[in-house]
Amino acid sequence: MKIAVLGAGNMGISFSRSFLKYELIKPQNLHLITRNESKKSKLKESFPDSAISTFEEIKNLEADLIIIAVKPQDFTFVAENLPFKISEKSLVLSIMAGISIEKIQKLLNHKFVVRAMPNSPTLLGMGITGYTAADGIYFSELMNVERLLNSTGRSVYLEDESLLDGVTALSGSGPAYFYYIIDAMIKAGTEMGIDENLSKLFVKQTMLGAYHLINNSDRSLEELIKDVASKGGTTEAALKTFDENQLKSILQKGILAAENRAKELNK
Ligand SMILES: NC(=O)C1=CN([C@@H]2O[C@H](COP(=O)(O)OP(=O)(O)OC[C@H]3O[C@@H](n4cnc5c(N)ncnc54)[C@H](OP(=O)(O)O)[C@@H]3O)[C@@H](O)[C@H]2O)C=CC1
Ligand SMILES: O=C(O)[C@@H]1CCC=N1
Repeated sequence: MKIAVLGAGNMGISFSRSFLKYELIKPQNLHLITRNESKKSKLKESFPDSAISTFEEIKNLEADLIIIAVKPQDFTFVAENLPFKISEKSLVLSIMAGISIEKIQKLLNHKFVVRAMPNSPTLLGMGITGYTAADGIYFSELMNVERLLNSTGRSVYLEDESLLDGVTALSGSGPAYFYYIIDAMIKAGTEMGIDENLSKLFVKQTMLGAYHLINNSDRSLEELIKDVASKGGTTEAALKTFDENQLKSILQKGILAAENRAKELNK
């Protein structure tokens, strides 16, 4: 299988690394496409045996799978200025936020499109990707795509494409929310006089331990919270302040704003 990655940025590179790491493709069968000539030498260092080109350089693209990993805002330019023809037999896999299968099909004039939403822990093979596909794609082809996605973590097929905007808001953007909360906790630590490095250690280990407790306990989140929050104690004081300031509802609003932005990106 030959794979071309159109947009060798963070995600394009993460995906490429995972495919090579699990030997799902040979380096010679990977083609990375970048926008700037200046990025080529750095890419060549990381992918010495793969083809590296700029967008304009390509005349002919031989690829069974073309991964579209440019920003959604760059997609119209890419589609309107495509310097090569997409073979009828190729499959297109888009990881762009928001852009619908219908829009991709129309702009690329190509039927066989799979739309996926991964997240940044793909870099470690610990991502999660929601995906869906246009009609007419063979099951075996879809399973090939799923095998590739699974090299970056877990994947979940969704029948209903409209849910992908929610997946984008939840798990696509999700790592950033997590870092945001961790950052707030670390800063609270330093405000209380704890050295930043120690504050980071306390917070990161707390998140790790708490994550494993969620995963290894049959207690609900509410029960797990109750286990920590002693009556009249410190946790209760924190939770009371969160509730009074509607933190949960603010977080939920933010996530819905992300979903809404995904929909706007398709306009
Ligand atoms: N970051 C994330 O956590 C996630 C991102 N996504 C989606 O993945 C996609 C890529 O995101 P991300 O990797 O973060 O973004 P990056 O900006 O890191 O990568 C996009 C790459 O596309 C390149 N590019 C732009 N135009 C062209 C072109 N005409 N030809 C070739 N390459 C081009 C950019 O080049 P240049 O460097 O010159 O700008 C850049 O390297 C987005 O659509 C995003 O919605 C999905 C899930 C998670
Ligand atoms: O913020 C974004 O638009 C992309 C999609 C999900 C994560 N990053």
